[in-house]
Amino acid sequence: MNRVRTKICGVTSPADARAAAAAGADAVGLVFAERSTRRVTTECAAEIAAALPPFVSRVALFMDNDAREIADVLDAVPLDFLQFHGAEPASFCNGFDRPYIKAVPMGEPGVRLTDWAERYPRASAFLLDANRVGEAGGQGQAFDWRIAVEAIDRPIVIAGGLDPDNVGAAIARFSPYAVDVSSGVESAPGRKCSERMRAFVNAATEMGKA
Ligand SMILES: O=C(O)c1ccccc1NCC(=O)[C@H](O)[C@H](O)COP(=O)(O)O
Repeated sequence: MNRVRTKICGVTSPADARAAAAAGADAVGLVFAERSTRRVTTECAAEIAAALPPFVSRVALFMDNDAREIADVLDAVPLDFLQFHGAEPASFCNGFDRPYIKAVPMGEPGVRLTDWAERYPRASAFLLDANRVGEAGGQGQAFDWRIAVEAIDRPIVIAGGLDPDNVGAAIARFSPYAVDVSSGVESAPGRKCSERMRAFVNAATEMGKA
């Protein structure tokens, strides 16, 4: 099995970003979704981006934000990837000259990953999350892992309710390219815990080696 990448999402301070990088995370997610408890301002996001060392990807997460706001964020913050969690069509996601990840709401019945791959031909990866359409992610809830996930031609990222104790089982079940966590490595809402991040990355990396 190849090394499984890790993304720590919902980072809200430069200190937590540095701790995520020190824990070995491959990517850090900055939430710009409205009404999220983890939402960062553009200024804060720029400070977080500046705090990260080279080769740790900076991912900005949006959920039906308007195009002007996304363009303003991109002008101010050096970002490697966008992540779209709402009902954004492919034409919208394609409009920012950045590679993007599309979140797939696995809380919906009858999700067919091949349909998503067809609808978003330029998505770099698909992030399978626990929410239903229109619901925010980052709730610490897993989707039903018994759902059949079809093979597609792009990487998949597993998210939703992961933590240091269950991430190995998620990797064994889905053989994903990467795993994504937010609530499961927090000490309080929006505050990441260094020990839990380290335990999460270690568990994912160990499992990926098996
Ligand atoms: O984290 C949020 O507040 C959020 C708000 C709106 C849309 C998406 C959001 N987070 C999405 C993520 O990428 C989370 O990392 C993912 O849903 C997993 O979260 P968790 O179950 O808490 O580990």
